[in-house]
Amino acid sequence: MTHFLASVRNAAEAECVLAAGADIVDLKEPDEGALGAVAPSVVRACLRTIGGRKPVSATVGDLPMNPAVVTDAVAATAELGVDTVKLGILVGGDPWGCFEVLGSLGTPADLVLVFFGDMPTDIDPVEAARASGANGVMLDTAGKERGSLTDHMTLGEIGRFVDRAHHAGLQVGLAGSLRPHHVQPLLGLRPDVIGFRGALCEQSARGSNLDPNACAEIGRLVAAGGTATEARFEAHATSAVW
Ligand SMILES: O=C[C@H](O)COP(=O)(O)O
Repeated sequence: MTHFLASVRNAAEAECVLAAGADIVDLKEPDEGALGAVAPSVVRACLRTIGGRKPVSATVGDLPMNPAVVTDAVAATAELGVDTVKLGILVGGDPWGCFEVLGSLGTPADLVLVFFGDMPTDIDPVEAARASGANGVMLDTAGKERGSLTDHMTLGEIGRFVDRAHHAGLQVGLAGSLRPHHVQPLLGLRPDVIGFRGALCEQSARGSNLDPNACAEIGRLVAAGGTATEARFEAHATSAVW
């Protein structure tokens, strides 16, 4: 089964995506970049509103790969009480230094490493997850104006990312300016999570207000596609959402 992740910037938006069937509420400020972070007070308010009904993830911002910067941000976000912290893997800096320190951090939250399809690095996602203690990896896009994930990677390349991570026992998420027509082909690759922001918004503009009808459409599509996918493929053996 593939879970529907919806990125929201405040508690009112969290209610909106829960009503649309979101399986994971992802806290993110879209005006602050691909993985823009919301303020700690907003994280706390969202956690109170969501009240444990669904798992909550949060991004830490588009940070340079500096071990001290990254680990401080991951630790601080985890301590707010979210279930999962998402860390974007940017080009440059000292990524392996970051992974090493994260690996010994022991935060109360799970860690997901987000790789960008439009910003390839030579970092192996499985090795990075092993080194950092992450239990999931995700594909997304950094430049939201430069097309969707499938404009930067073929379905075959995305499928190999999913399969390799699954073989390593990792949870896998897919996102990146995805639109309704992307849902069916990507669910066929059996990711654990499929994530959206722009497609949930008025005029599909990720910085705009959520459009409840668009949220409901994506919710229905993921739920229906997930059912169809399970019928065609053997279920992937995983119990956790991430
Ligand atoms: O984590 C998922 C992202 O928030 C996706 O955002 P997007 O659909 O605007 O690329």
